[in-house]
Amino acid sequence: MELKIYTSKEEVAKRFSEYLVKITDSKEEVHIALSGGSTPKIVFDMLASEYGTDINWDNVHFYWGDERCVPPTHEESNYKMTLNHLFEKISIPAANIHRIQGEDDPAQEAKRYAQLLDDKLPKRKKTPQFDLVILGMGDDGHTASIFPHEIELWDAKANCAVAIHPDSGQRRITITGKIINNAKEVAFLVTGAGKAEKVEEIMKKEGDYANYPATLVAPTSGQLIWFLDSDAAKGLMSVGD
Ligand SMILES: O=C(O)C(O)[C@@H](O)[C@H](O)[C@H](O)COP(=O)(O)O
Repeated sequence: MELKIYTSKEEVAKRFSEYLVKITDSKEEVHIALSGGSTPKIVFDMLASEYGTDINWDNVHFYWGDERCVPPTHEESNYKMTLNHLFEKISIPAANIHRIQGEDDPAQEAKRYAQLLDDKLPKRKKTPQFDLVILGMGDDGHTASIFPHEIELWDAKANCAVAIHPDSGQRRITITGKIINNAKEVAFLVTGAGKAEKVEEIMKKEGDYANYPATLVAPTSGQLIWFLDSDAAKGLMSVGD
């Protein structure tokens, strides 16, 4: 596991964009799972401008690690956020965009998307393997849409599951632990003081860390990088002491 700590959210987004450009370099086809959240939004803006100019978008396939069960035109749709901040501004084949259909029946869509991952992605140990899974972490330690109250979804046998947001009751579709931990690279984008407590507990293995889905992210044969800003990392001064 690698920890990268930068001075601001913008700096995190810049460095992560550079890292993503490297991943998309020198490969025929690259399969990336996107996340919702505030830092990815800045990353998409950067990739839509100067940071993305060297990317051959024909080779890049985008998927989502999670989606809210809303239509693609809804303000809360992760697809819509990416459409508005990235896809509308670059030239990428429509066939490279594999969205979760949040408008459909959640259980059926979770099945359809699980099958789509099986069909489209290369396999490692018979399980679909992303080149990169981008994750955020909520203030409660959730990641993708696996929340602490449903942490058992992490170990689901299926590639995807239907989750429920603990406060709003909104349904979500999420990829599960077997897909996340099978990726070649997993990158957390975590910024802001609201994340500091959970980041500290997870890194130091303290408090309630075992009950946070983000703790379970540990790619079996891949690499894990946490991109943090100094606000999110403020409790880590003593890590390694
Ligand atoms: O669609 C979503 O809600 C997510 O994919 C979710 O897991 C998100 O990444 C975190 O809640 C962090 O979000 P922020 O970066 O906005 O704090």
